Amino acid sequence: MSAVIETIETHLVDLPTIRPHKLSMTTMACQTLVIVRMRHSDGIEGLGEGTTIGGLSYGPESPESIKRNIDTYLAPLLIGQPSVNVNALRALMHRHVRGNAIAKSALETALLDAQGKRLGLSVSDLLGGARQDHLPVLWTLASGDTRKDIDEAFQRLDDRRHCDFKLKIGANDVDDDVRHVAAIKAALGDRASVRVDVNQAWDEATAVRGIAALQEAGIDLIEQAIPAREFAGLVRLSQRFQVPMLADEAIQDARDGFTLAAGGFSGAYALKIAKSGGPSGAIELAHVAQAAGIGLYGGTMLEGTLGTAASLHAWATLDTLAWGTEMFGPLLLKDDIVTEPLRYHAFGVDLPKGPGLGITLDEDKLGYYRRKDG
Ligand SMILES: O=C(O)C[C@H]1C=CC(=O)O1
Ligand SMILES: [Mn+2]
Repeated sequence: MSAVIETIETHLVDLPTIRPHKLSMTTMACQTLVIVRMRHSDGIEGLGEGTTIGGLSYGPESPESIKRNIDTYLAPLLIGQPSVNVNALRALMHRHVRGNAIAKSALETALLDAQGKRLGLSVSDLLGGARQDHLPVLWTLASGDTRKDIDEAFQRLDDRRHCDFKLKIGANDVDDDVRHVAAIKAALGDRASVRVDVNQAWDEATAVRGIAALQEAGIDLIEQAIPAREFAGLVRLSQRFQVPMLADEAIQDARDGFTLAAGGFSGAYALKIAKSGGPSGAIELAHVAQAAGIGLYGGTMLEGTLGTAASLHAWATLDTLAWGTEMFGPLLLKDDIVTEPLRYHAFGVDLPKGPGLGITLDEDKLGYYRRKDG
């Protein structure tokens, strides 16, 4: 008899970051992963991760809501269902639960991990096959201090860890932010690509002023300068400037991607499995972008190793990622809950091998970092 889903367990895992990570809406000292363990009647366990940034400051799901909504609504829907038809289970989740894309992403990841282990195939195999096995990885400079950011960038370059950098701006006055970014770009020169992420902090008039100065300073890419829902403004900015715009919070899934492209946007889309309800939804968005001539970027919600590996399996199936990836989440964390870390080298990361995600949980570390009261 074919396998059915037997149990779904969720854990909140709090991991300290290696330094404060300063974004326009919050400063992180810790990252909270929601880990899913899904056991099937054939003895296979699938692992998944759903992670957001800064509690409720980044988006409408918090770690606690992800856990609670899986436990209360999504797990009862899935338990007892046949394990192997991931598309049917995705449809079931979408039919009965609105929104909650991060919770759905964690569950789809666990389903794919289990199916891969069952068939002896990797998650990228299940998604059609990897077209690359080493992906470029950018690093985010976000210590909040210009000098420290420059030192950090040179260290990463010297270690051949990263040669593209994203600066988090938008928390300060625009002129101060521009000075900070221009100083870092001037110090790095042609050795590195420097991009910025404003995380929606500017209004359109401020964006016009800020982007003009950033373009002048040699910045390569401007991520989500204005609020997520201001599609028309993002289209205008993309048409006004030579420096390309990267849409992040604006586009969650293929439908958003189509609407923004049809509105005249040009530039690039940040794909995130968390935004699109899982790897399959992120690939659907990628295909819409490809059809519209929009560049791709493999984005992160600063996930740990499980969520990062799931994303890498999805990005590896795409033929080109014009802007590379930012799958550095595990490197921002002081520790992780897996037995073998991902291998970062040569300005990128290797796609993990082995069935499923290719990642094994470290039970002792999970036990240590797991939140005991919830
Ligand atoms: O892109 C975001 O908005 C979130 C995230 C990705 C890298 C980083 O430092 O923060
Ligand atoms: Mn972003």
